[in-house]
Amino acid sequence: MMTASEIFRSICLNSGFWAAVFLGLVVYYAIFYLTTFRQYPKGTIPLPLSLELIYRYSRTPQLSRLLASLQQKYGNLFTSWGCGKPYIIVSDWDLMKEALVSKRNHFLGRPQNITARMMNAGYANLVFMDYGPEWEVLRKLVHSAIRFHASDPDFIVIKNAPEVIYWELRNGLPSDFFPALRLFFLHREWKVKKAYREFLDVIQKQYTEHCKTYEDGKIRNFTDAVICAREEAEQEEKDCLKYLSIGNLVLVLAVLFGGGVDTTLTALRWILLLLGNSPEIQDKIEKELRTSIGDRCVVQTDKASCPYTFAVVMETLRFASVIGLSLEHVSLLHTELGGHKLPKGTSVVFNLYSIHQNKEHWGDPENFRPERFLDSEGQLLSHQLTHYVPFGLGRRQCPGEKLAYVNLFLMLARLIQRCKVFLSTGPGTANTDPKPISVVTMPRDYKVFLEKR
Ligand code: HEM
Repeated sequence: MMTASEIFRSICLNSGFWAAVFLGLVVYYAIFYLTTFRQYPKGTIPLPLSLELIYRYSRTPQLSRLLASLQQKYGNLFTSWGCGKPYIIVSDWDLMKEALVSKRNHFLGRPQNITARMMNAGYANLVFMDYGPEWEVLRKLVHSAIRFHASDPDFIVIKNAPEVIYWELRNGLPSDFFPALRLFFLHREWKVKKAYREFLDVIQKQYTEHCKTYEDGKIRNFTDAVICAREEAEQEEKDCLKYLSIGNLVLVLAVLFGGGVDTTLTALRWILLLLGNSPEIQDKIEKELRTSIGDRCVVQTDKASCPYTFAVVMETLRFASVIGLSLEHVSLLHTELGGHKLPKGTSVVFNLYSIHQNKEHWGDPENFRPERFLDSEGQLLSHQLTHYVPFGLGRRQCPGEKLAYVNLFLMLARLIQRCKVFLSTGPGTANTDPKPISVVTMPRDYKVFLEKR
């Protein structure tokens, strides 16, 4: 009788075994090449773990920047293979427009992976679900909630959970790309699940409390707007009521807080860093505010008379690309992009960072220069901007765009009216390399001091 280790040794030393493994791999790759690989645009080599990606990742762990470096090698539309799954990476404005404007209904799906299942939590989370009638109803609800209430104290309560979730998800759970790895990353999945559960519990509690105190038609905040939409649908016996379950409504509130808080806060962190780095920009904002507004508190409608201040917000969103890569889009039908045939179910990711760094369009994209958004009269450029996509494009474009602009403009203007910002290391010394996490592009830690004007 042979022991297990003897059997193992004899297998390892058996050249016939290795020849069979080699032949198996050749056959596997031949079938893979003929059935899958050939269908997609050229790109990285589809090994189970791409050595090229690992090598590059060790140098540039920020995914949008890593993919921008691959763009130089493979072009504006290429395939990045992750554990046998093709991701089409689009790094060009015209191609993004083709996908999301000309073919507006083609790429509206989302991947149904482990993260998506977790975030859907048994209901329908509009960020992680495919386009369809249920998505349309929930998306409309998001827009109406944002329109009703642009500032809500609930925001402050729910700040920490998304930070944990973004940190743990980083470039996506490895098991999303390769489910067999799930066992090794269960602790990360567990941390995300726990933070998300706690986050949903707080929102569920808010929802229940608001239901108790809600008065017909009196909308105090996001939560009331969502309750009101359901009550209206109930009273009018609307068809969409079937999509407005309590579970779905809680998830609508979760995406409003989860999608809105961390992104806006991160943009604010970049604004502070860039202001501390550049006293001249602060002076220009202060002068503009003093001339057009005087001492009174800035309000939303002052945007029109403060083009330079607003241009600082716009340039921050371009310069930092707070969201460097769009969420993953999935083609809902067989289609074409940039002349390449793409089968139904193909994942497409838009590299917003690459588009914001396009040298041909922006000239000096590496410089922080708010004036690029102003015309020769100092007014905000009025024609439709191209190559500027901090909020994505098309039907799945960020619904919080207007709210984010208003909040950032007001925070920046009110800050500069009252304070001067100093970077602890002195002007011109800011490190603008982001932290190596990818869902939201954060600046590295820094200190600023504020001095009252
Ligand atoms: C500076 C602030 C923000 C930035 C840079 C930003 C950027 C983005 C981007 C790039 C997307 C992905 C679009 C795509 O998949 O193609 C997105 C989606 C989304 N954002 Fe924002 N966002 C910001 C603020 C907000 C706010 C304030 C809210 C809500 C209150 C919000 C809610 C959402 C939602 C719900 C989605 C998913 C839309 C869908 O899948 O249909 N975002 N955002």
